[in-house]
Amino acid sequence: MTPSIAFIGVGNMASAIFSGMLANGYPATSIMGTSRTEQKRTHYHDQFGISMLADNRSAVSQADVIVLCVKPAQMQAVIEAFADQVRDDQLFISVAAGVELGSLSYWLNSPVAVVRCMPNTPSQVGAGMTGLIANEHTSAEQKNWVTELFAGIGDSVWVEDEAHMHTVTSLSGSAPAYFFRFLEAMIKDGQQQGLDEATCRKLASYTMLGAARMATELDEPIAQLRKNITSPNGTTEQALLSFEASNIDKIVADAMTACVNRSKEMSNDFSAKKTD
Ligand SMILES: NC(=O)C1=CN([C@@H]2O[C@H](COP(=O)(O)OP(=O)(O)OC[C@H]3O[C@@H](n4cnc5c(N)ncnc54)[C@H](O)[C@@H]3O)[C@@H](O)[C@H]2O)C=CC1
Ligand SMILES: O=C(O)[C@@H]1CCC=N1
Repeated sequence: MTPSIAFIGVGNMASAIFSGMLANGYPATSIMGTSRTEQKRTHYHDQFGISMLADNRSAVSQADVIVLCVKPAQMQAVIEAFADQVRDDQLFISVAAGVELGSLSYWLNSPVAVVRCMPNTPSQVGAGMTGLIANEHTSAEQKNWVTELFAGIGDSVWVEDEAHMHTVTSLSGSAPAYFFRFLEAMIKDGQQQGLDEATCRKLASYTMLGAARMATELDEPIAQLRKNITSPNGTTEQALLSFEASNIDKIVADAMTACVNRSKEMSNDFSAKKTD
């Protein structure tokens, strides 16, 4: 039987996950979401055909799997408001950045299966990449089910050490935004050179997609893929020399370090040990 899934706090990330699931054939009748505002409940129900509830407790009581999708700062209050009704056979999945398994388990106050994940919004188009780690109450069968769930909307990796979730956040959770920022800059420059925005977007976005497909599908070093485009004394070489002059490795490393540092700060700020 298809497990019934409740998304607590439907916004950008929850809708990216369940829209990917729906496109992959997960029945809308087995998906619930919650939102505090009537306007959002109507919007998501009308757009996706899923049940939208105002009451988190009601959603949790009806679900086999509960996906916690509120902001990290809201997680403690949201969990504690339904913790008394948690059943041992339920599976909880949190998408919140920085919120550790230990804190989630502590607030749930029950020996229940908890998976912490770091998804990304490309899940919406079936191209998500999700980092996963489970607590000790999660069975091999539950882990397999979670792997299948995320395989339906992209792919996933399990990490052994929870500290690696900070790195996952900087490599995939936050990273679609880096690539969008890069595209924005390319499109802007293309327009300044005289092409219209739609044409620039098509040229640059399909090129990013093609490069990403080569990086994921071909068994060649990324550096070799780059060299294959870079004719000596040609056009690409000049663009890459310009990146090197701006120290692209440092620009990227600084951004990823800033992302990781914020993730660590959030773990500290939103930990059960700190708040209790
Ligand atoms: N947006 C992204 O690309 C990613 C987000 N995440 C994580 O996903 C979580 C959600 O982020 P977004 O979807 O971007 O935020 P969002 O603000 O779009 O969605 C959160 C939703 O929760 C709702 N909400 C807040 N309190 C609630 C309550 N008591 N009951 C029911 N609903 C409530 C809000 O109204 C909002 O619609 C965060 O914890 C974030 O760290 C993780 C990976 C990527
Ligand atoms: O920016 C954030 O905090 C969330 C987590 C990863 C992507 N968005």
